[in-house]
Amino acid sequence: MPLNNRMRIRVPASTANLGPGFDSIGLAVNLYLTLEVEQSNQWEFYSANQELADLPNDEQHFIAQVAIGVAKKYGKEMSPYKVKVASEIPLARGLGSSASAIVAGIELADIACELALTREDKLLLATELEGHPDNVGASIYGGLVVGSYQQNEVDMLSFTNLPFEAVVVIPKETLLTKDSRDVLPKEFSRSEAIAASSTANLLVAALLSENWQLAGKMMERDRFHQPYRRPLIPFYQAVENAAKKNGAFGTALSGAGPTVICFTEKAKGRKLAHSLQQLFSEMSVKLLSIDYFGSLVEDCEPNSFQTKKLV
Ligand SMILES: Nc1ncnc2c1ncn2[C@@H]1O[C@H](COP(=O)(O)OP(=O)(O)OP(=O)(O)O)[C@@H](O)[C@H]1O
Ligand SMILES: N[C@@H](CCO)C(=O)O
Repeated sequence: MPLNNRMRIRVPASTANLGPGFDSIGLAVNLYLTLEVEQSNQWEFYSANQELADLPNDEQHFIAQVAIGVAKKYGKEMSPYKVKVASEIPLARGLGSSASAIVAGIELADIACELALTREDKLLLATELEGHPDNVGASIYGGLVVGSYQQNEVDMLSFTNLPFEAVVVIPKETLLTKDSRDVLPKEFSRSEAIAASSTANLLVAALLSENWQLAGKMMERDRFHQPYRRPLIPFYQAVENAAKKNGAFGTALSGAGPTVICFTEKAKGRKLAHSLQQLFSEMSVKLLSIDYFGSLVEDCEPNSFQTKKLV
C-alpha cells in the first residue's frame, strides 16, 4: 500500500547480550521509538524530545538515510516524508536506540516503496547496517532472540512467554557503542573461546528451562565483553551487589553499556526497582517488561503526539 495517508511506525527498544550472548542474544523491552509519517515535498523531522533536538531535521537524519539506502538497494527512489518522532529510548545508553532507528527506517522504506519485505528480509537489511543481529532482531521480532550472522546470512529464533522482567539503571552519561567496542580484544585463544561460548550456550538453556539461578551465574561468567567494559562503568559493581540483595537473579551490562540491567522473576521487579531507585537516586531506574510484538506499522489519527521541528 503506498503511503498516502498518515501512518505510525512503532519499534521497541532492546537489550543485547544478556551477559555472554555477545552479538547474538537480544531481548525486546517496552520502551518505544514512535514515528508518525506522511508524504511531503521535502524531508522534515519534528520531535518534542530534547534528546533528539541536535539531530538533523532533513534528509541527513539517520532514519531518512536508512530509508533512502534501503529503497536504493531495491532499485526504487524514496520520496520525501514529514516525520514526527517520539522516543522513550535514551540515546547511546545500551538500549538499542540505533537499532530501533534502523528498523524504523527500513519499515518506512518498505511501506513507502511497497517493497513487501518479509521479517527475514528486514532482519538481514538491519543486521548489515548495525553489524550484528541482537538488537535489530529483538526490535523486529519482539521477545527473546538468539541469532547468528555469518556469510551474509542471519539465522535467528525468537521466544515468547518468558516469565521474567528487568530493571534497568540508566546513568546520565552516554557511551557510544563504537567506543565501548574499541576496548575489546581482537582475538580469543581456543580455551577462552570455549569458556565464553559454553557460557552463552548454557545461558540460553538456563533461561528457556527457567533455571534462574544458573542463568544469573552464566550472566556473571561472560568472558566476551563485560570484563573489558566494566572499567568504563564505575557503578556496575555497586548495582550488581544491590540487585542481588534485592531479589535479582542476574545482572548484566545492557548492550554496550553504560546501562546496567538486572533480571527478576515475574512480579518481583517492582520491589527491586524501588530499592535500586533509592540507592541510585542520581540515575534513572525503570522497571521493564518484555515486548512480544516487535516493530509495528499502523494507520494513525493526525497529531496523536506533540512535536516541534528539529533545528
Ligand atoms: N531516534 C534516532 N534518530 C536518529 N538517530 C538515532 C536515533 N537513535 C539513535 N540514533 C543514533 O545512534 C547513536 C547511538 O547509537 P549507539 O549504537 O552508540 O547506542 P545505542 O544503540 O543506544 O546502544 P547499544 O547499541 O549499546 O544498545 C546516536 O548517537 C544517534 O547518532
Ligand atoms: N552486541 C553489541 C550490542 C551493542 O550494539 C555490543 O555489545 O557491542
